[in-house]
Amino acid sequence: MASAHSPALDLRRLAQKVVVMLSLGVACACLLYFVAGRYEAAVGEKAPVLLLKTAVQERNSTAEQRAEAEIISSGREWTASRRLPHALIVGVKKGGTRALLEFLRLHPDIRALGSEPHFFDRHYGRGLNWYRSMMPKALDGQIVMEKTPRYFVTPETPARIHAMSRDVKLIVVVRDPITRAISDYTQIVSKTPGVPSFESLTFKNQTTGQIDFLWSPLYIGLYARHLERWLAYFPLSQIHFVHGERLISDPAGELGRVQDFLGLQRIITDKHFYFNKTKGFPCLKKPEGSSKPHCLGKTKGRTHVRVHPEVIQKLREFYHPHNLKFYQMAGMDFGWQ
Ligand SMILES: Nc1ncnc2c1ncn2[C@@H]1O[C@H](COP(=O)(O)OS(=O)(=O)O)[C@@H](OP(=O)(O)O)[C@H]1O
Repeated sequence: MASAHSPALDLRRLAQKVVVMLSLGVACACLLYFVAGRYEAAVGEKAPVLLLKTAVQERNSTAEQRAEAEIISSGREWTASRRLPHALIVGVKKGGTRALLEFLRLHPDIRALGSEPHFFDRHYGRGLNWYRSMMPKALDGQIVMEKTPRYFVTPETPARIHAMSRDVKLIVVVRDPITRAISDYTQIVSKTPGVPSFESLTFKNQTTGQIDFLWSPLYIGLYARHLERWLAYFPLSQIHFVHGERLISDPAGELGRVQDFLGLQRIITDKHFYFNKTKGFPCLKKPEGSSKPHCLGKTKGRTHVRVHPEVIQKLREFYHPHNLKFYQMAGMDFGWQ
């Protein structure tokens, strides 16, 4: 049987095909646009910035991803933005800065960058827009913070931070400079086995007993000297000192004072911590975004190298006047002998 092959029918079929193809095209374009939009919202960066692979990878640590996902799932994503920090943990190396940051992250009004951006000491040339792009997304009213312990001892840092914001709140975790130095040296040995002994590096000349205070592990502990540079730019009321030893013996107490300083409700309390006997340190019952107890990693709370008691005594005498000056400047006696 011959089929009716009218030109009008062919034209209709062609028109139908065109409509279907056009609809498919529009649907694909919408899908692509949506996926790209979600992607950018999730990482918050334009393609060229993504090339800074390590920094972005660091920033997107699991805890941050979880917090960001929380903002997205709560439907408040559109009000969240990346802002320059309102508070900085500026030091000191080996003072307990990681513990403090991890504990502070429990607070719902704090959004903290997990990695150390080293902006004001190493990457200042990248500019404030780069720095801002490193920050986690935060909602209005949330405090954005980061920690880079080297800021405290880098001479250029106070002026640079002041140029960013004269109102920024500064936190310094301090610890007995001698224990701090030994902790620092223990880390050096773990990374570079075979370095000379702590005892030999402590002295410029072992027979005269002259201390080599420019040796970095000892230099960092000259807190008064470093603080002087900060006080040229910021009033003492804008600097909060966390007692490193008490951060271990009474984390909730120290965290209470930090929350007060930041103008936050005391939400992090005793109930968030437990003392882990194996680790020998306080740990979190429930860290941010997880239900499992968590202690800091094995590079935090290491067994220190043994240092000869005579050398420790020499260091006590050396640091004594510096510590007294620091107590006076900070308006707080830390009780290091
Ligand atoms: N809760 C808890 N768990 C583990 N460790 C704790 C804790 N609180 C304070 N500390 C002390 O933190 C010291 C490491 O300091 P930092 O985190 O500032 O080190 S770093 O500068 O970031 O490398 C680390 O120094 P070491 O003991 O010498 O390893 C600890 O004494």
